[in-house]
This record gives sequence, structure tokens and C-alpha cells, in this order.
Amino acid sequence: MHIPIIDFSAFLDSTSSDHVKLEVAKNLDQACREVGFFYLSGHGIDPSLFSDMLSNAKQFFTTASTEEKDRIKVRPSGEGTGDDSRGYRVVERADAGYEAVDFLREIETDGPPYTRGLGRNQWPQTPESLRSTAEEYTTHLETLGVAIMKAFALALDVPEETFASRVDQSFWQLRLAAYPGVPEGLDQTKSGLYQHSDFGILTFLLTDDHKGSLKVLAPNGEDWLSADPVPGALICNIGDMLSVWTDGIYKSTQHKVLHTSQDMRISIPFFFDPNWNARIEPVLGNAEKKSKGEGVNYKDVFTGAIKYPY
Ligand SMILES: O=C(O)CCC(=O)C(=O)O
Ligand SMILES: [Fe+2]
Repeated sequence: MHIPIIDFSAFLDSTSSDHVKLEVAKNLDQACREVGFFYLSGHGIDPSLFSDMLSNAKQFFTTASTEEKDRIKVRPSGEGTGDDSRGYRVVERADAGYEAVDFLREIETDGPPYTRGLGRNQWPQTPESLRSTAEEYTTHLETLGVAIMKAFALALDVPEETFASRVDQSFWQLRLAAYPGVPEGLDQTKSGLYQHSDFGILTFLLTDDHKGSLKVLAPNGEDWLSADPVPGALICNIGDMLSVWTDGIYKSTQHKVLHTSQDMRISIPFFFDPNWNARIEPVLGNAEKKSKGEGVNYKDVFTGAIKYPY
């Protein structure tokens, strides 16, 4: 069992025949059914943007002052521009240890104060180039997410609009994360992230070149595969909402991070998620039979108003 590499370039090429596009879509489809993880190459994003993202993130974590980090820390909803999810935080738990800063799509709404999910991003000033680089990166990944949903629709034989109408205003989340280096002789379980599946549709993960930190649960439910970075490729995985849309046919696979190197690891997940108002419900033809719950709006799942039984 391994994590397949999918070359997406022919799907993005407007001169490709329908047959060739279908072939790419079917390769993606197979990876999502069998593994829930794949490496994406041929995505059309310039590798220099990847290195710029990684170096901006590293600069923030290693050189921004404590005061600056404190100034942009996550604030609870109802507190000014705060909304529980945007900004800087340090996680130090028995099962997780990292620092991160999160940015989400900003939606037109009344406020401040803001309700959960609807606040304003808090951008670091260190380094100065971080914001423009992250915004450029986000624009590319939003477009890529929409294109991959088109391929999924083709492979699953559902109308393109079924997915397109649910992701054209993706309530995305961009996370810059730093897993601390673990000096020799210290507890090797302090830097990492507990076992979980991702929440949304599709995660695009960019990491620095540390190996062995990200582990993916194999389909046999026992073995852990290392999802080591492949130069120039994005690590992609399916989230719970797409698993619901596809009636569980696409797997939102469990994974975890255990970082044991002595150096800090930079990891940048971009969570391509449904529109704020998208309906979360099985959309394939055989929905009734396998449905695990009634349809709800993504915003209710995101804010925790409704616990979706996935
Ligand atoms: O840092 C990684 O390799 C993965 C992080 C992750 O799984 C997540 O943030 O959901
Ligand atoms: Fe994850």
C-alpha cells in the first residue's frame, strides 16, 4: 500500500480530450476511494510560491516578537474582531504540541463584534511579505480546489454543478503551523498532532522537507504510512464533508503528526472547505440507502450548532 502520485496537468490543459480528462479524474477517484490521500503534481503552481510560503512562515515563527504573537492571538467570538478561529495560538497538550496562525475566508456580515466563524483575519507584520504571499497562495489553491471538484464530479458521474455550487465560495482555512524541534533526551511525544480526520472537503498540505513526521493510517486500520514530502507535489487528503457528500465512498482517512527531529518543522495545510451556506448531505444517486443523517448547512456544522453524525 502506498500513497499514489497523481499528475493533474492533463486535466488543467484546455487542449486535452474528454477521454484524457476522464482518465485523470478516474485516477483521482481511485486514490480517494482506496486511500483518501494522494500526492498532486502537475497542479500548475510555481514551486517558488511554495518556498516563499515556507520561508515566510518560518520567519514569522522564529522572528516575530512575543508581543506581536500576543497581539494577533485567537480571540473568542463577541470580542471585537475575534471569532474563535482566526489568529495565533500555541497548543501544548498531552496529545498535541505546535504553534499556529490561522486565516479563513472573510464573509460580509454585520459586526464587530462577530459571531463564531465570521470575524476578520489577524495578519502578522513579521515578515512584511507574509500577507501578500499568503493571499496569492490562497487564490491559487481556491482555483485548484474548484478544478479538482470538477474532476470528482466527472469521475462520480454527478452534474458538475452539484459540487461547483457548493464550493464556489469555499469557506477555506489557511494554517501556518510550526512543530517545535525536540532536543535529544527530551520527551519525543511533545511535538505533534493527535490522530484525526480532516473536517472539510480537501486538504492541500505543503511541508518543509522533514521526513517521517506525518503518518497516515493504512486501509487495514493498523499500519501507519509515512507521508513524506515529494518535491513540487502537494499532499492532498479527503475531509469528512466530502465523505458525507459521497456517502463514504471517498475516505476521510485518519492521520497524525509525531515530530521527533531536533529542528522545527513548518507545515502549511490549506483546508478547501464547503461554502458557508452549502448543504451537507449525500449527493450521489443512491443517497437514501446509505445516508447517515439529514442534510444541514455547513455553517451549522462549522460553528458546532449541529453535530453531524459522520
Ligand atoms: O502537519 C501535517 O503534516 C499535518 C497537519 C494536519 O493533519 C492538520 O493540520 O490537520
Ligand atoms: Fe489533518
